[in-house]
Amino acid sequence: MTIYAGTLTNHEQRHIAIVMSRFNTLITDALLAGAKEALMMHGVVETNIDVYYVPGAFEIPLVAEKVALTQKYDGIVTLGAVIRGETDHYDLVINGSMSGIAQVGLKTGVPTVFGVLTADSLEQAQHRAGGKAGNKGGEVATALLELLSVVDVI
Ligand SMILES: Nc1c(NC[C@H](O)[C@H](O)[C@H](O)CO)[nH]c(=O)[nH]c1=O
Ligand SMILES: CC(=O)[C@@H](O)COP(=O)(O)O
Repeated sequence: MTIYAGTLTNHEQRHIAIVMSRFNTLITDALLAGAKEALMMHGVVETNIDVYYVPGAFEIPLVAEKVALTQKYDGIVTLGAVIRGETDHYDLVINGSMSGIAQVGLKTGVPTVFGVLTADSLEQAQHRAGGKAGNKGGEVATALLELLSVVDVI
């Protein structure tokens, strides 16, 4: 039996795109900082990280797909923050965003990770954007690097 596991080494040559939404920008800016910090901690060079801003999480898939099709990037980190309101708008935004982001990776073959927070309150989102529950931006960026090193050997 051979086991293929992702590693967090040898990522110095990677080109990474981050597609992030500005909606709830206090939160998404913190996710971005966490993602960049994690990428650079594992060797990715800052000048090889490009950030594409979109208005809201619903727009992430369209831009992520276009970015993937440029074939300039090894992988894509998506970042956003959807916070529950009074209506079912929350579910519609998150469902569209999540399924669209999943399709980008599957359709283009460019590894794409899902870093869109879903929270019941601003406070819950803050906890996950550099607060007591960590920084999900950093976590998904790290997951991308691990994923890339598995994809490399297939
Ligand atoms: N309510 C949130 C949104 N809504 C905006 C949509 O994502 C979209 O930009 C609009 O419907 C135009 O197509 N976006 C978030 O990222 N977070 C939210 O909490
Ligand atoms: C994503 C949302 O739920 C939100 O911003 C919309 O709020 P509401 O449902 O109160 O209109």
